[in-house]
Amino acid sequence: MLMRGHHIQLRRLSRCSASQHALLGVAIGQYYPTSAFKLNHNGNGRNSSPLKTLMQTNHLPITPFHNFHSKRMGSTRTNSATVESAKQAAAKRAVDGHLSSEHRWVGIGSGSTIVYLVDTISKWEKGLTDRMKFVPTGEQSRLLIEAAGLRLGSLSQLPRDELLDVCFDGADEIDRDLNLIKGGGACLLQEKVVATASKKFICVAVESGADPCVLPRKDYRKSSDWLCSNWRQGVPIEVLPSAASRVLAELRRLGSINPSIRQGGTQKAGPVVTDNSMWIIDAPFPALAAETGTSNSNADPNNCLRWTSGALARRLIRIPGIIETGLFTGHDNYGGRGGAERPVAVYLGLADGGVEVFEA
Ligand SMILES: O=C[C@H](O)[C@H](O)[C@H](O)COP(=O)(O)O
Repeated sequence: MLMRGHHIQLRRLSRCSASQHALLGVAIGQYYPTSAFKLNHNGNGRNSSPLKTLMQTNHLPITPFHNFHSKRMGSTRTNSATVESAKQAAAKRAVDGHLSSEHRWVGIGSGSTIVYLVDTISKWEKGLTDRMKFVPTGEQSRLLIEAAGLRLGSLSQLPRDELLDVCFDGADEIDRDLNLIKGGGACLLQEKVVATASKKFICVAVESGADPCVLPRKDYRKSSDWLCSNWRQGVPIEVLPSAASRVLAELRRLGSINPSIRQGGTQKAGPVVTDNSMWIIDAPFPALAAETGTSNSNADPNNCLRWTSGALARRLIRIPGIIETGLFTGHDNYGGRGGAERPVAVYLGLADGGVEVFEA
């Protein structure tokens, strides 16, 4: 378990009691929060939530991440509801804590937790959100933004030398220094571009997740002392398809155990193709030491030393054919000047309905 009191870089900020968060209903299917299917009566000028709109949009055959996950994991309705409730609670706390009416540019990440984040924002007064532009990190978030009736923006529209005010995104694993593994849903390149173009990056996740590449699906904890210790399927790496075999060979040389090209499984024949028309390689490594602390900083796999998350990220990106990796390491914020891959805060939804908040 990561992030206990003696880790000086982290401060546990707050935790809500379970009673403060009502569990979501699962009246319509097991994959959607009941609230998402109610017409929006909060007077913000919108007719429905983004989740409902997505379901009603016949020409867009979308399978939200949590739909895909839940279908395959065979979890009970109670567990599913608890996880979804935790995502909603974490998303709400993150928006309350870091989205301001003064903001004009907001990055929106990918994944199942982000669905709740967009849903939360869509409940703000339309007059406020109409002054903002929301920059997606891929097709899923673009569709969510549009379905929510929020204004779609792009990085190319940003005034010169300006940054997004804030970026929200999920994660697959979070270490005690708030380094992340991302890309479990094949989104990482645009996520990194948007995160590093933001003044601050806020991560939203739940403590319990389901590993999509392990069948039968197994619950795992997203927080850990070291990356790759709980997220065992490997570091997601976006690669040029024609370079994939060379990249696999190089990954093995660097100590990855059985790296493989991610397959679409029952959802798609052949490799998963990203929003950028690339492939994803999942590269398992022994647990990565944190970048800071007493661990070695320049691991040599031939001597069985462990990579640090930062050293591995820097080494991987030098391999020709690798477009980007799902390791989000290094600085958390350059004094608001952008360039940061690591979040300044993580909102972690818990099974008991509470939310733990950690700051770098
Ligand atoms: O590729 C997907 C993204 O990196 C997601 O942010 C990450 O996988 C977490 O997704 P979820 O919120 O569904 O656990």
